[in-house]
Amino acid sequence: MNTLLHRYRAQLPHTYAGPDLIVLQPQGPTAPSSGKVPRGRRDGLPAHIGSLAQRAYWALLSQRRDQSIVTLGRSGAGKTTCCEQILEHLVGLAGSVDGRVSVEKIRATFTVLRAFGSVSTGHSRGATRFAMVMSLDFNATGRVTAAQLQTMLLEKSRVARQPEGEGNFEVFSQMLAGLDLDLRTELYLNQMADSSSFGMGTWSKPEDKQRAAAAFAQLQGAMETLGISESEQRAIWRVLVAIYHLGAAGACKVGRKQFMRFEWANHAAEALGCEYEELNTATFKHHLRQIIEQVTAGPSRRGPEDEETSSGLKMTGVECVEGMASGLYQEVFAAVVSLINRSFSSHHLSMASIMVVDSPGFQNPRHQGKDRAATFEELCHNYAHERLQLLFYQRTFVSTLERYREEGVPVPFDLPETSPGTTVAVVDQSPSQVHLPAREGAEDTRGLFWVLDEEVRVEGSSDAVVLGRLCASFEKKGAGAEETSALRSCEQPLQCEIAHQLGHDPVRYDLTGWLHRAKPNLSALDAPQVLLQSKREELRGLFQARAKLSPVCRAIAGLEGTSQQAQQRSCAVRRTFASSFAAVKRKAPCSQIKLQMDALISVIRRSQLHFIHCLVPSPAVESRGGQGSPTPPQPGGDKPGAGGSPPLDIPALRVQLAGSYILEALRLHRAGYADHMGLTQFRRRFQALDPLLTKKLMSAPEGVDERKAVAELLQTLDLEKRAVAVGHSQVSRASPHAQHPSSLVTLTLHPTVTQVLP
Ligand SMILES: Nc1ncnc2c1ncn2[C@@H]1O[C@H](COP(=O)(O)OP(=O)(O)OP(=O)(O)O)[C@@H](O)[C@H]1O
Repeated sequence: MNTLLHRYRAQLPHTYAGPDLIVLQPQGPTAPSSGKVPRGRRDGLPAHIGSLAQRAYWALLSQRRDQSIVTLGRSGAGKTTCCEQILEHLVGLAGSVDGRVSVEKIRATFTVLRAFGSVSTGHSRGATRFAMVMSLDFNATGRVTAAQLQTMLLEKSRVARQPEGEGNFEVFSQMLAGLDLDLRTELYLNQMADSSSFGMGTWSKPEDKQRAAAAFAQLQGAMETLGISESEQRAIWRVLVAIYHLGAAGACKVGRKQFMRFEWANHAAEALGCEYEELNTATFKHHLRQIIEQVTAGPSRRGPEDEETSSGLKMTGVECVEGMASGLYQEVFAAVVSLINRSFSSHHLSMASIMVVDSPGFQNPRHQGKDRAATFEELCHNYAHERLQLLFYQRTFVSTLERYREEGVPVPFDLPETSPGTTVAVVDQSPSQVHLPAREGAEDTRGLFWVLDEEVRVEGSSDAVVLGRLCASFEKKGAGAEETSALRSCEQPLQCEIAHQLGHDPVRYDLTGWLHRAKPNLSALDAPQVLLQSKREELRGLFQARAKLSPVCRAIAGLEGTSQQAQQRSCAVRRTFASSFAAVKRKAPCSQIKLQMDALISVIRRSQLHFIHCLVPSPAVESRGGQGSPTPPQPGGDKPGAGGSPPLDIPALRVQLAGSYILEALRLHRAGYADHMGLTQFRRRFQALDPLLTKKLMSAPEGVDERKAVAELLQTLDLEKRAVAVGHSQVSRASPHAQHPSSLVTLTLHPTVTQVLP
């Protein structure tokens, strides 16, 4: 089978704690997308994914500790598919207490999330544009009691603006193709706008429209499965249609800030159940609201940030309309997440949870053979991905080596020198942080987000100033600096390259217009109010629950939940935002991106982490789902694989392996001690195997010397000669891989993939 880089063993004991998974996205005849089920499993779940899910499940039961499964990899590598498979497998395996969480509902959730949260790009037809944590709560008997979905980092600006050749959120084309006649007539959709500035409602071929309509029927079915009523669905379609009409209404580019086509703006207002004037005010006349707020607050309560918002950050009419559209979409997305959570919530007591994390993959236009520079949104996705990679680095190397050092267990392994932290710092380093690898002698070492949030408030500042400050902080100059610098300015004006993936996959960014992106969009902030004041009850009802939410947490959806576990997760998120209140108060949108990532990590930080590295095997896979042209064949690329599957792109695989530190992780796993357990826990668990020791300990009047007892126990069990180390407080067992290279090794490599390994 040529589909796996690393095949995991179902036959291993469940206590085995191997290294993380590498998944090479299957392709060709065995791929699920071809409609056939891969060999070996009836449910189509690859054996290694099932094995990892089971390992997490058994660890949860045996240690009563939260577990997290985090997927990493390039966009289009199969992370979302993997997450869905894991969740379905876990629910199928464990069963649910009262059927509140079922495999059908998990499938329905992913159908809904794909519609509302994914777009067509050069990488994939369904590239995810938000990050999510889906948690399954389990009770002490190992059954699922409830589930909770939390989402963040939604690329909401996509509603109004898409990079060339990429699409809007799938749900728009699905709805415009499939909405029933009555609602179409009621919402003025019978006559589609000649030109929609948001690029919605265009299909290149009639088959595309048919496919979109079929997908809409599927989406409605999925919503029904999740218990979303018809009236709730209609409320959702109303907001989406209003966004469509806003796109058609547009804004005047010169003169007064107002809608360009009054008629379409009126349609939008009707869909939302408000007066045209209300929508007009919320979209363009923020100063009126500010004046009212300032008058009611009184002069003493006016802070400097109020002055900032009223003076420096002037918005154009187009930005106002785009902001209103994206604000409405953020709300509707959050409402959908709430409805999903309602369907999964329960009051049953839970013991621990398994959290599955998916985020947009790493993206580089070069992967699609495109010559363009990457956008601000792509930078945000790459940043989020690298934060998760940093977590992998810290857990796999830093914490493990630290534990060995504390325990006095010798392991011949040096901490890898470069870490994803270097490029993460370029983006988010705060002035108060310990200065990471900034340029020597540089005084101002703020990351991009901080620089943008500061410069946006400076009259007359520009993108060039932002780039200049960034280069002054992070660009290394001089001999050999090219290879080690995390940031490099490019020849093209306003462009720079960030050395992502430990320098193996640098991405060129174009900073043109980034300062504008960093402006807090006041229309977007007013969008929730428009929904809450709607005359239509179904709309008010849908958005009422979020009215209580503080504005700072609005970007995160899914903070509701009745179970104790759900409340703890929501608390972790709220705490993160509360701790950085200053940045939030200044309405700094860029710092909020960092905060959202902090929130995600705070939810999973205390759990036991399992990582899955998904790899894109060939350029053909990258172009398969999307519209981008395939990467030209590269030297060293392999011949077509068995079964007519596309050839493996060996150089690209090398880059992905090197950029994820996966080989170093395997080396540490082999050299070190994979399992560890406290001395007392070990003695209690295994002392029954040594009756003499048990007797001795029972008759010992003074307390037990745990270290001595474990040493004796190991001697009796004849384990000492094997790779077992007793530290100060723990006993550690080496990976079976290291002990028995011949019997337990199940590292199965495709013959061509072995060339990747040194
Ligand atoms: N195991 C698989 N076999 C075949 N095709 C797959 C497999 N996994 C995913 N795909 C297909 O590859 C495409 C991308 O998958 P998916 O959306 O899961 O990738 P992703 O890594 O989540 O991408 P992104 O980061 O852009 O969201 C989809 O069209 C999906 O159907």
